[in-house]
Amino acid sequence: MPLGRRTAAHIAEVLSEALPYIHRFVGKVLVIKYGGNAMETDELKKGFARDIVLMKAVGIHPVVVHGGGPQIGSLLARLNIESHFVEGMRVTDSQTMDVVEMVLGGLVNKDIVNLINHHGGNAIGLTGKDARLIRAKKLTVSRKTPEMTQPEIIDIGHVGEVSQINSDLLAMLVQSDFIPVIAPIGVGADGQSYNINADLVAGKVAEALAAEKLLLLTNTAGLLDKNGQVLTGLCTAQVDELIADGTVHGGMLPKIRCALCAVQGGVTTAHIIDGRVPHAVLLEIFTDSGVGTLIKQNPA
Ligand SMILES: Nc1ncnc2c1ncn2[C@@H]1O[C@H](COP(=O)(O)OP(=O)(O)O)[C@@H](O)[C@H]1O
Ligand SMILES: CC(=O)N[C@@H](CCC(=O)OP(=O)(O)O)C(=O)O
Repeated sequence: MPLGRRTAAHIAEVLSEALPYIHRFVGKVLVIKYGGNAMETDELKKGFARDIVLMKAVGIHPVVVHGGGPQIGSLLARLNIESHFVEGMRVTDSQTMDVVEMVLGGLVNKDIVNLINHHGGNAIGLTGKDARLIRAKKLTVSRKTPEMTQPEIIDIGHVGEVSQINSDLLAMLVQSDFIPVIAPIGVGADGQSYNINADLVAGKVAEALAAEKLLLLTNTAGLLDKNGQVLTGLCTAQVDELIADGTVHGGMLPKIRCALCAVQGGVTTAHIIDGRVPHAVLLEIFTDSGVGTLIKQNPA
């Protein structure tokens, strides 16, 4: 349907205001981690898909890494399998791994791909097994409480950490105008599947692509201090303190750790933003103040 005069004039006005912000990011890669908690409603998912399509249309290169923790949890519950977490990571036995792979690689990945394509994008869904995009190895988790003299090693099953990202494949897709949508399933040297926290995958993808920004969409207004206030800006040195004093715990732990690694690994800035806010991604990149928590390398 052709646009009316008023709509066309409005679009021209908005675009000319947005141009300085768009120019800043044209040709740059932005890695967006879309957490399962930010997929709660169809409206939010639709808004997210439209933002991604718009970014690509103006010459920015979005790469999406998605989670789906709540979606995995609800299928496990329907199958009467309990969920357990250690340091924000799901304890994953063989049976749970099957469910994780089905939900992330099947339902959630294809839902996001379909939505982006429905809104005019050219998304392609991948798990870490496709072209061995995410090579992984078993993650070792150690935990130490003040009462313990030695840290204890905890086996959490088929949970992995990233050993290598196939950045050539991603670069090729990005340059060919595809929007990669990545499910955080890794593949081991022996072909074994690994369940990897989506934040960790997003951080490694951002590093491998030397992304301009890593945006982590979640269900809080950002990283909160002990009084529940958003910490708007943090440098890497402050993050260790917040972990040590317990301000950061649970699902925020892998998020902040991966943001830290990403900026130390060359990503310009990482942002923890509120995915429950409509068009959170555009608000972050197209406004001066941004939203949520910004993490950058320590000042020189
Ligand atoms: N300091 C903190 N600031 C904000 N959230 C925190 C903090 N510490 C722990 N959290 C918890 O981390 C959760 C976000 O992690 P998670 O549930 O894994 O989200 P996602 O699905 O988006 O990855 C928040 O909902 C909150 O319960
Ligand atoms: C090892 C581990 O915890 N894997 C996560 C993978 C999904 C994820 O990270 O989803 P969110 O981003 O929505 O939390 C899980 O099984 O829940």
